[in-house]
Amino acid sequence: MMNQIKIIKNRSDIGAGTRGSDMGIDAIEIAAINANNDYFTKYDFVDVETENESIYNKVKNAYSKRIEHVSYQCERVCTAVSNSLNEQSFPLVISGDHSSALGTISGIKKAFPNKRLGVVWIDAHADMHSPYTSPSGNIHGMPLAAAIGEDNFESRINKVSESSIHYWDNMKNMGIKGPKLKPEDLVYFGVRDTEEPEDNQIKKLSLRNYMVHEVRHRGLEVCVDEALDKLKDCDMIYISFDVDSMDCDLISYGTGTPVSKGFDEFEIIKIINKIIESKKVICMEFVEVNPLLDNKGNKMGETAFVVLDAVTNTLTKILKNK
Ligand SMILES: NC(=[NH2+])NCCC[C@H](N)C(=O)O
Repeated sequence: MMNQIKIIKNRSDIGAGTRGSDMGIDAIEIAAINANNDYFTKYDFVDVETENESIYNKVKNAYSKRIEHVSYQCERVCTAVSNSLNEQSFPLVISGDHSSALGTISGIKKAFPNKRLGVVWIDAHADMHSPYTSPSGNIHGMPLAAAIGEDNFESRINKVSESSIHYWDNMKNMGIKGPKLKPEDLVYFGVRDTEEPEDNQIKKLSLRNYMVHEVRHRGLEVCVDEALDKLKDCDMIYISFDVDSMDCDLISYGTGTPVSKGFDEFEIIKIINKIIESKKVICMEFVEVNPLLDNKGNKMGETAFVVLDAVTNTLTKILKNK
């Protein structure tokens, strides 16, 4: 029986194009301290070792920057997540950039290779690029493509090096060999900033995206219920929350790739809480707070903490009754 939360602190930012999301965890902790909240003393935690010093190395693979280091880093996250699940605790991962999610998803499948995984990806971005299609070469735009094992070769624009192919293969086979989830077991919330190769994938794979206006127009409850129904054959659900799913004009620019017209924090809390109430959530992750880019002091860290605290309350109740 899974009953306690274990916080996995993964201070890694090498998958992003801008430095500083490695400090996101500390920004969230400082927000908790300043709110007089002892959240971070309540749970057991692990600090994942990082490869952040690789930032001083020359970039070898322009279309998958620092892929060898991102791949090692994901391996560490994979191990931390699967260890936590094997010791019956709930991995609550707080990461820097979103490339980490490939490690997390791989860790879940490593612990439960025979269970069917559903993923709820709350993000402004689809993160469905491969080294063949990425416009930036930043691997935080690629974790889902690695997780579903899709290169999207039809939409390729980049010539990828041998070493890049090698590490990309590593990433696609992390935790267990091959794909970690089926495309139909992925649901997006808030995706609104994609490039053409990703649009092609979304169409080809019929990926479901609940856009902000749809959630507001049809009603949040209706949309989340529908999403849960879509994932009804999944045995376990992972929620990946990128803070850029929130509206940067309303909240703050304290994230690597801010996008306007997103959700507010109350909508995010409601979406996550309702998914947790399905009792299927096995792991959750918060990513992409970058305090160095914040235009409002530590507003993004503070907002992420408000969400974290609120959804942890729901999670604690559910874990108690499991
Ligand atoms: N997790 C994120 N913040 N991803 C941003 C990705 C942005 C863009 N699509 C890229 O691949 O470069």
